[in-house]
Amino acid sequence: MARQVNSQRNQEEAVIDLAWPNEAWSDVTKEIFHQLNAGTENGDWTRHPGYLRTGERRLYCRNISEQGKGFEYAIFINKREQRATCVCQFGPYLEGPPSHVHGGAVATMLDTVMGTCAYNVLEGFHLTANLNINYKKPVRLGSTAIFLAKVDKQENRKAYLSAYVTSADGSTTLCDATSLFVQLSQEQMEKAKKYLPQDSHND
Ligand SMILES: CCCCCCCCCCCC(=O)SCCNC(=O)CCNC(=O)[C@H](O)C(C)(C)COP(=O)(O)OP(=O)(O)OC[C@H]1O[C@@H](n2cnc3c(N)ncnc32)[C@H](O)[C@@H]1OP(=O)(O)O
Repeated sequence: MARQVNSQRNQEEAVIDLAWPNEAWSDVTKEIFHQLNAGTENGDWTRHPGYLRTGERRLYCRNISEQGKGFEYAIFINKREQRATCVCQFGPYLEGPPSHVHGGAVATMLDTVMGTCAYNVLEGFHLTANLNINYKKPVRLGSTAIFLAKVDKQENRKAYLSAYVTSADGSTTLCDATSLFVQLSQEQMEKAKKYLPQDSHND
Protein backbone atom coordinates (compact mmCIF):
# COMPACT_ATOMS: atom_id res chain seq x y z
CA MET A 1 0.00 0.00 0.00
CA ALA A 2 2.77 2.42 0.98
CA ARG A 3 4.45 1.84 -2.39
CA GLN A 4 1.17 2.50 -4.19
CA VAL A 5 0.62 5.73 -2.23
CA ASN A 6 4.25 6.62 -2.82
CA SER A 7 3.98 6.11 -6.57
CA GLN A 8 0.68 8.06 -6.54
CA ARG A 9 2.49 10.87 -4.72
CA ASN A 10 5.32 10.62 -7.23
CA GLN A 11 2.89 10.88 -10.11
CA GLU A 12 1.26 13.94 -8.51
CA GLU A 13 4.63 15.52 -7.69
CA ALA A 14 6.03 14.78 -11.13
CA VAL A 15 3.67 17.28 -12.75
CA ILE A 16 4.45 20.14 -10.38
CA ASP A 17 6.55 22.78 -12.12
CA LEU A 18 9.20 23.53 -9.48
CA ALA A 19 10.87 26.40 -11.37
CA TRP A 20 8.68 28.92 -9.58
CA PRO A 21 9.23 30.88 -6.33
CA ASN A 22 8.08 29.11 -3.16
CA GLU A 23 8.09 30.27 0.46
CA ALA A 24 11.65 28.94 0.94
CA TRP A 25 12.96 31.45 -1.60
CA SER A 26 14.60 34.55 -0.13
CA ASP A 27 13.43 38.00 -1.23
CA VAL A 28 16.68 38.30 -3.21
CA THR A 29 16.03 35.07 -5.10
CA LYS A 30 12.42 36.07 -5.79
CA GLU A 31 13.45 39.54 -6.99
CA ILE A 32 16.01 38.12 -9.45
CA PHE A 33 13.46 35.54 -10.63
CA HIS A 34 10.89 38.26 -11.36
CA GLN A 35 13.51 40.36 -13.19
CA LEU A 36 14.42 37.35 -15.37
CA ASN A 37 10.79 36.36 -15.81
CA ALA A 38 9.97 39.89 -17.04
CA GLY A 39 12.24 39.07 -20.01
CA THR A 40 9.74 36.44 -21.12
CA GLU A 41 7.06 39.06 -21.77
CA ASN A 42 8.42 40.10 -25.18
CA GLY A 43 9.26 36.50 -26.11
CA ASP A 44 13.05 36.92 -26.17
CA TRP A 45 13.39 34.67 -23.13
CA THR A 46 11.48 31.60 -22.07
CA ARG A 47 11.35 30.10 -18.59
CA HIS A 48 12.40 26.43 -18.59
CA PRO A 49 9.90 24.40 -16.51
CA GLY A 50 11.40 22.21 -13.81
CA TYR A 51 9.81 18.86 -13.03
CA LEU A 52 10.89 16.07 -10.73
CA ARG A 53 10.68 13.43 -13.47
CA THR A 54 8.05 10.69 -13.59
CA GLY A 55 7.71 7.50 -11.58
CA GLU A 56 10.59 6.54 -9.31
CA ARG A 57 13.19 8.62 -11.15
CA ARG A 58 14.30 11.99 -9.83
CA LEU A 59 16.30 14.65 -11.63
CA TYR A 60 19.38 14.90 -9.42
CA CYS A 61 19.08 18.63 -8.79
CA ARG A 62 15.35 18.36 -8.06
CA ASN A 63 15.54 15.36 -5.75
CA ILE A 64 15.66 17.06 -2.33
CA SER A 65 11.93 17.48 -1.89
CA GLU A 66 12.10 19.51 1.36
CA GLN A 67 11.61 23.05 0.10
CA GLY A 68 14.66 25.25 0.45
CA LYS A 69 17.01 22.48 1.57
CA GLY A 70 18.63 21.72 -1.79
CA PHE A 71 18.75 23.49 -5.12
CA GLU A 72 16.04 26.11 -5.56
CA TYR A 73 16.39 27.40 -9.10
CA ALA A 74 14.83 28.56 -12.34
CA ILE A 75 16.49 28.64 -15.77
CA PHE A 76 15.64 31.08 -18.57
CA ILE A 77 16.59 30.48 -22.21
CA ASN A 78 17.28 32.95 -25.03
CA LYS A 79 17.22 30.71 -28.11
CA ARG A 80 18.19 33.44 -30.60
CA GLU A 81 21.24 34.49 -28.58
CA GLN A 82 21.99 30.84 -27.60
CA ARG A 83 22.16 31.83 -23.95
CA ALA A 84 20.75 30.67 -20.62
CA THR A 85 20.49 32.46 -17.28
CA CYS A 86 19.70 30.79 -13.99
CA VAL A 87 18.94 32.07 -10.52
CA CYS A 88 19.83 29.50 -7.87
CA GLN A 89 19.55 29.50 -4.10
CA PHE A 90 21.70 26.87 -2.38
CA GLY A 91 20.06 25.16 0.61
CA PRO A 92 21.70 23.75 3.76
CA TYR A 93 21.82 20.15 2.49
CA LEU A 94 24.45 21.21 -0.09
CA GLU A 95 27.25 21.94 2.37
CA GLY A 96 30.87 21.25 1.49
CA PRO A 97 33.36 23.41 3.43
CA PRO A 98 31.68 24.57 6.69
CA SER A 99 28.84 27.02 5.89
CA HIS A 100 29.78 27.02 2.21
CA VAL A 101 28.38 25.19 -0.82
CA HIS A 102 30.02 21.92 -1.92
CA GLY A 103 32.03 22.43 -5.12
CA GLY A 104 30.19 19.47 -6.63
CA ALA A 105 26.87 21.22 -6.06
CA VAL A 106 28.10 24.27 -7.96
CA ALA A 107 29.38 21.94 -10.69
CA THR A 108 25.96 20.29 -10.81
CA MET A 109 24.27 23.60 -11.49
CA LEU A 110 26.89 24.56 -14.09
CA ASP A 111 26.38 21.22 -15.86
CA THR A 112 22.60 21.62 -15.65
CA VAL A 113 22.50 25.23 -16.89
CA MET A 114 24.88 24.55 -19.78
CA GLY A 115 23.11 21.25 -20.55
CA THR A 116 19.71 22.96 -20.52
CA CYS A 117 21.12 25.69 -22.76
CA ALA A 118 22.47 23.14 -25.25
CA TYR A 119 19.23 21.15 -25.10
CA ASN A 120 17.05 24.16 -25.85
CA VAL A 121 19.07 26.10 -28.38
CA LEU A 122 20.78 23.34 -30.38
CA GLU A 123 19.40 20.52 -32.49
CA GLY A 124 19.55 17.05 -31.00
CA PHE A 125 20.38 15.75 -27.53
CA HIS A 126 23.83 16.49 -26.11
CA LEU A 127 25.82 14.88 -23.32
CA THR A 128 28.59 16.54 -21.36
CA ALA A 129 31.97 15.34 -22.63
CA ASN A 130 34.09 17.80 -20.70
CA LEU A 131 33.48 20.34 -17.93
CA ASN A 132 36.20 22.64 -16.58
CA ILE A 133 35.54 24.91 -13.61
CA ASN A 134 37.61 27.63 -11.97
CA TYR A 135 36.36 28.24 -8.45
CA LYS A 136 37.20 31.91 -7.75
CA LYS A 137 35.34 32.49 -4.48
CA PRO A 138 33.56 30.18 -2.03
CA VAL A 139 29.76 30.26 -2.26
CA ARG A 140 28.02 30.78 1.06
CA LEU A 141 25.37 28.24 2.02
CA GLY A 142 21.90 29.77 1.75
CA SER A 143 23.09 32.40 -0.70
CA THR A 144 21.70 33.14 -4.14
CA ALA A 145 23.86 33.06 -7.27
CA ILE A 146 23.29 33.83 -10.94
CA PHE A 147 24.54 31.44 -13.65
CA LEU A 148 25.10 32.83 -17.16
CA ALA A 149 25.84 30.31 -19.94
CA LYS A 150 26.19 30.60 -23.70
CA VAL A 151 27.08 28.50 -26.72
CA ASP A 152 30.43 29.73 -28.05
CA LYS A 153 30.85 27.54 -31.13
CA GLN A 154 29.74 24.34 -32.80
CA GLU A 155 31.87 21.94 -34.82
CA ASN A 156 29.97 18.99 -36.26
CA ARG A 157 28.56 17.16 -33.23
CA LYS A 158 30.60 19.23 -30.77
CA ALA A 159 29.15 22.25 -28.96
CA TYR A 160 31.50 24.41 -26.89
CA LEU A 161 29.85 26.39 -24.09
CA SER A 162 31.11 28.77 -21.44
CA ALA A 163 29.53 30.01 -18.25
CA TYR A 164 30.20 32.11 -15.22
CA VAL A 165 28.60 32.39 -11.83
CA THR A 166 28.13 35.70 -10.02
CA SER A 167 26.87 36.82 -6.63
CA ALA A 168 23.22 37.91 -6.51
CA ASP A 169 24.16 41.58 -7.01
CA GLY A 170 26.47 40.70 -9.93
CA SER A 171 29.45 42.35 -8.22
CA THR A 172 31.52 39.20 -7.62
CA THR A 173 32.50 36.42 -10.01
CA LEU A 174 32.31 33.18 -8.04
CA CYS A 175 33.25 30.72 -10.83
CA ASP A 176 33.88 30.48 -14.51
CA ALA A 177 33.59 27.34 -16.60
CA THR A 178 33.89 25.90 -20.07
CA SER A 179 32.39 22.70 -21.39
CA LEU A 180 32.12 20.50 -24.39
CA PHE A 181 28.76 18.88 -25.14
CA VAL A 182 28.56 16.22 -27.84
CA GLN A 183 25.37 15.64 -29.80
CA LEU A 184 24.25 12.03 -29.68
CA SER A 185 24.32 10.26 -33.03
CA GLN A 186 21.00 8.99 -34.44
CA GLU A 187 21.88 5.48 -33.27
CA GLN A 188 22.78 6.66 -29.75
CA MET A 189 19.58 8.71 -29.67
CA GLU A 190 17.47 5.68 -30.56
CA LYS A 191 19.02 3.83 -27.62
CA ALA A 192 18.54 6.81 -25.29
CA LYS A 193 14.92 7.50 -26.30
CA LYS A 194 13.41 5.00 -23.90
CA TYR A 195 15.04 6.75 -20.97
CA LEU A 196 13.86 10.26 -21.86
CA PRO A 197 11.03 11.64 -19.67
CA GLN A 198 7.71 11.31 -21.46
CA ASP A 199 7.21 15.09 -21.48
CA SER A 200 10.81 15.64 -22.50
CA HIS A 201 10.43 19.41 -22.79
CA ASN A 202 11.48 19.74 -19.18
CA ASP A 203 14.59 19.40 -17.13
C1 LIG B 1 15.18 15.62 -21.02
C2 LIG B 1 15.50 17.08 -21.05
C3 LIG B 1 16.79 17.40 -20.38
C4 LIG B 1 17.16 18.91 -20.57
C5 LIG B 1 18.00 19.40 -19.41
C6 LIG B 1 19.31 18.67 -19.26
C7 LIG B 1 19.89 18.98 -17.88
C8 LIG B 1 20.90 17.98 -17.47
C9 LIG B 1 22.17 18.13 -18.28
C10 LIG B 1 23.19 17.20 -17.72
C11 LIG B 1 24.21 16.80 -18.74
C12 LIG B 1 24.94 15.61 -18.22
O1 LIG B 1 25.27 15.54 -17.05
S1 LIG B 1 25.23 14.36 -19.32
C13 LIG B 1 25.87 13.08 -18.27
C14 LIG B 1 27.42 13.14 -18.17
N1 LIG B 1 28.03 12.80 -19.48
C15 LIG B 1 28.10 11.52 -19.90
O2 LIG B 1 27.63 10.56 -19.26
C16 LIG B 1 28.73 11.33 -21.29
C17 LIG B 1 29.61 10.08 -21.31
N2 LIG B 1 30.40 10.09 -22.56
C18 LIG B 1 29.82 9.62 -23.70
O3 LIG B 1 28.68 9.09 -23.72
C19 LIG B 1 30.63 9.73 -24.96
O4 LIG B 1 32.01 9.95 -24.66
C20 LIG B 1 30.13 10.96 -25.83
C21 LIG B 1 28.65 10.71 -26.24
C22 LIG B 1 30.28 12.26 -25.06
C23 LIG B 1 31.00 11.03 -27.09
O5 LIG B 1 31.12 9.73 -27.59
P1 LIG B 1 30.85 9.40 -29.12
O6 LIG B 1 29.48 9.68 -29.48
O7 LIG B 1 31.40 8.05 -29.35
O8 LIG B 1 31.71 10.46 -29.91
P2 LIG B 1 33.29 10.58 -30.04
O9 LIG B 1 33.64 10.23 -31.46
O10 LIG B 1 34.00 9.90 -28.94
O11 LIG B 1 33.46 12.15 -29.83
C24 LIG B 1 32.87 13.04 -30.76
C25 LIG B 1 33.81 14.22 -30.87
O12 LIG B 1 33.95 14.82 -29.57
C26 LIG B 1 35.31 14.78 -29.17
N3 LIG B 1 35.37 14.52 -27.74
C27 LIG B 1 34.68 13.59 -27.07
N4 LIG B 1 34.97 13.66 -25.76
C28 LIG B 1 35.88 14.66 -25.62
C29 LIG B 1 36.56 15.23 -24.49
N5 LIG B 1 36.36 14.78 -23.23
N6 LIG B 1 37.40 16.26 -24.72
C30 LIG B 1 37.60 16.74 -25.98
N7 LIG B 1 36.98 16.26 -27.08
C31 LIG B 1 36.13 15.22 -26.89
C32 LIG B 1 35.94 13.66 -29.97
O13 LIG B 1 37.34 13.88 -30.07
C33 LIG B 1 35.24 13.81 -31.29
O14 LIG B 1 35.80 14.92 -31.95
P3 LIG B 1 35.92 14.89 -33.59
O15 LIG B 1 36.81 13.69 -33.89
O16 LIG B 1 34.51 14.69 -34.08
O17 LIG B 1 36.52 16.21 -33.94
